[in-house]
Amino acid sequence: MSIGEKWQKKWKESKIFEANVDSREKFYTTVAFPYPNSPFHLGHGRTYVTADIYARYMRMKGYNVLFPMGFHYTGTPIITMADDVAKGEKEVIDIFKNIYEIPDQVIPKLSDPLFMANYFKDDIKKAMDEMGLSIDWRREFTTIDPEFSSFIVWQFNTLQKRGFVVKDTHPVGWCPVHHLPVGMHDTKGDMEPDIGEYTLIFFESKSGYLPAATLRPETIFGVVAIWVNPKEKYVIAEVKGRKVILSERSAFKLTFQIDNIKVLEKISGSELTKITAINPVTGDTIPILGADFVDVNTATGIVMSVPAHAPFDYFYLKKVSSSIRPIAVVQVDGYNEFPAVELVEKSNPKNDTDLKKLTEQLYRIEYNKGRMRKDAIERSKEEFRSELGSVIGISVPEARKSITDFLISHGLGDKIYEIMNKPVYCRCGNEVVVKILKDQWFLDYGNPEWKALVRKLVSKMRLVPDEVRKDFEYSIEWLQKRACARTRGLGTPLPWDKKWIIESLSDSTIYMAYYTIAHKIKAYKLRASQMTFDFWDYVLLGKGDINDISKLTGISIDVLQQLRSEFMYWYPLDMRHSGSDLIPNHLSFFIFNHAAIFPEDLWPRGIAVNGLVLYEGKKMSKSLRNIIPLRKTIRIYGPDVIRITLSSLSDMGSEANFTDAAAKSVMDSLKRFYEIASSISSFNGNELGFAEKWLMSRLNSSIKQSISLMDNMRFRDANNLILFGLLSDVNEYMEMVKAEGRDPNGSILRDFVIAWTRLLAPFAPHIAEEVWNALGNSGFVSVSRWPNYDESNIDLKLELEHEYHKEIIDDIRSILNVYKGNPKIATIYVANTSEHTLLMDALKTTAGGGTLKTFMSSHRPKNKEEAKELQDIFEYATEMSDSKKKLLLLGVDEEVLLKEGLPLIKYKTGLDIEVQKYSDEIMRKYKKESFPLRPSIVLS
Ligand SMILES: Nc1ncnc2c1ncn2[C@@H]1O[C@H](COP(=O)(O)OP(=O)(O)OP(=O)(O)O)[C@@H](O)[C@H]1O
Repeated sequence: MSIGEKWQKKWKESKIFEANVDSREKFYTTVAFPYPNSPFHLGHGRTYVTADIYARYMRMKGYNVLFPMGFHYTGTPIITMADDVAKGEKEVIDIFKNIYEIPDQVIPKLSDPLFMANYFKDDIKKAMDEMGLSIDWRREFTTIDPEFSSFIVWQFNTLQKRGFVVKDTHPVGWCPVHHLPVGMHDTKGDMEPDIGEYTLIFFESKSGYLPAATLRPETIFGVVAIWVNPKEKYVIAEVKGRKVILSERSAFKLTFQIDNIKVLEKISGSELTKITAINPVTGDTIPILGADFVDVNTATGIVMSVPAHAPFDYFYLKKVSSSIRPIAVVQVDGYNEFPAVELVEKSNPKNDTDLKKLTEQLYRIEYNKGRMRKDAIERSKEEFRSELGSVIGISVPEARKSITDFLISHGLGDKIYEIMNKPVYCRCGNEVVVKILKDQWFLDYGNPEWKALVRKLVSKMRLVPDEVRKDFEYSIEWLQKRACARTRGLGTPLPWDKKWIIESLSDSTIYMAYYTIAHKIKAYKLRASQMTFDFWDYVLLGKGDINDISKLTGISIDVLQQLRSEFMYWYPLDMRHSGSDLIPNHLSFFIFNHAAIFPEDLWPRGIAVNGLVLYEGKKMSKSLRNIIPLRKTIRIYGPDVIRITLSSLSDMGSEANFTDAAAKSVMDSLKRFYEIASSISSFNGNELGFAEKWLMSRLNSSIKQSISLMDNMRFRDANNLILFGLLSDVNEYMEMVKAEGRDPNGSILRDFVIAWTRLLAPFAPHIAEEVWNALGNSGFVSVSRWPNYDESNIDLKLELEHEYHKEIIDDIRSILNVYKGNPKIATIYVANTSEHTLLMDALKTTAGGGTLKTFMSSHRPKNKEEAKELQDIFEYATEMSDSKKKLLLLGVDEEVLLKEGLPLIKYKTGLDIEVQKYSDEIMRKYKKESFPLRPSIVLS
């Protein structure tokens, strides 16, 4: 049995991670529960390990820590993956077989969604155990358990009562094949479909109306042509009683937004270029031109050409026609009448990417600074002139609104929705479109009363790292109505309209409350039918009469009271962990729903967000199929190496790539830790010299630093300090005592290793338990206390002195590198006291903002040599390291200091060392200067 398995078994047997209510202060932490539609990959590993390290740390700080786990079965991700297996999709089957190494005989069974969910739930659970997560498994549940469903029914009834669930008609991202709303979690690569509006303007032609789609309807006065793609297919269709021309793709997509679109005939893009169109506002007759840049998959596939204000239009128009003149519409200070022409001529774009950048630039400038020109408005038809007169001179945003209203009210325009960040693909592989969902159930995240509560909640929350606060604030403002039910998938039916199933991101927002009593529900064998609305109202909100509820549910008063006090002990949740992908959806919904349902004193206190693990530049993701399986890497490196590597890849908030090189370096360091710990009994020294005092100082100052790093979840820095830093200190100590020709002090090293083991325990709990036990400690290090530091053992001066010795060693080594010959002796010439006084003075001058001139004028050099000497010492003062400055200020006798370090310097350089006073003669002989703490060194 490996060390990992051994300790995982012992933890389980001793139930140390089963958290029960007691008199200690509690710390309640959770991570987003997983969708078991694939095994875990390294990306998941990072997020769950991050949560576990903090849970373990808080446990060692003395908190009663609860870290539970459940499994998310709801919705479509499981069904979609099972469908892929059923269809025999090669890529999915290859990954399951060859990357996750799922046995051949299991794969066909994965086409059954429930089999898949249960199979991967067990696999993920194993991964969590193999990783050493300190989970209280008694509370495990899945979101299709009837008991959990009763809780969701209560949640939705409560939300509805508060007016936060509404029936409405609203645009949503939509899978056109499976006919389901698609949110970020249902897409490949987790892209939230961003729904925006295009204005359509109807240009008349002999074949029907051409609905040009634009984001800038105010430029209608400057349209000189219509663009279509000559290589693509268009159709003439009847839409809302009007004959219109659309790209074939658009005609399909718009069926999800507009009822009764009838395709009458097909027409090619090149055919269209043979006819002309009429601008409905100006009455101008304009050509229809062909251009490959027209994307028939965006809006209607028909685009108006405004060369004065659109870089694309000017650039491509130049290629096809030299006679068409731009028409100015918007005036911008600092630009001539045709800003797009000016920008294109100046920047000389090479391709569409360059043009896109120019478009964005001009769009922003005109939006912020542009005003509508009088001459442009006067180009409108006589009948519209007086009505449109009001837009003369107004800003672009104001004009955009007025003109859109004008077009729609006169039947000259309309609006359609489009996915602005397209292409977004559903996990089934189809491109997501916009659907106007009628009479659907929505969670009204746009409700102003609800948003106000949420703002308050977020303002009180601890967010780690703090930079994510702006992301939450943005997401909370941006969220509007969100479809919360589907007709397909696993989950809980909507209580008042049972044909709908509550979807996965709506039934996973307050389930942290369920964990607090999940184990008791099982222990008392409570049935879903007993867990009525009143039951949940009492347990979670303290409402109702306990006697009545007991009678109605058949649950004893004692059990009801227990459940209520369990909940009240653990709630509010102290920390919620997740990868950053869940900020705009799950984590925001978690905040919204807590704000809606619970009183302020039960609102969650914190969210910790870690950066994603990437693979070849993209989020490692089941949906992108770019994964490294977690369990496999644990088998290769062992759990502790993986835990440390994942938590020290980068700072908490940054994205990271896993590399074998990083894992190997962690493995080497852990091995060395283990070797040192295993050899403690062989160290028989008992001297308490400079080296021992230095080692204890390093340990105590590292413990001191570790506390603030761990409190702030700066795990990368903590690892650098605890694993790599302390390892290098102990190696250094071994060399120091070896240099003195003596044995390491066994008792000091034992104390050091015991404290070190505690510090390592949250990161490498398995090896830490092994060492803890081998050193004869009782109990588990996992539930021991975080080490205390003793301020009186921290000797800054001693640490700085050792730094100084190391610098001298480095200096001698650099001279040795270039020295020709075979030197035996290094003579170190220490600066004399007059230099010391001068240096202190120079330091004072620089600290007070003085310059070389100030310094010179206060010392008045008598000759050139003296002036040179003053200048050198001043320069040295300006470039001196902080640690040397501190050492100087603490007051040292450099000669004594050097003599203390002689054994180490000799040992590390292999030379005899002599220490002498510096003199002018040395200067003359070797042309070398000595400054305090920077002696000159001569090899011979
Ligand atoms: N590449 C990643 N890096 C870090 N954390 C991740 C990564 N992928 C998923 N997670 C985290 O794992 C937790 C559970 O995720 P979930 O089961 O919803 O997987 P998922 O996001 O659907 O996975 P995938 O994106 O691979 O399909 C979430 O907190 C999520 O942020």
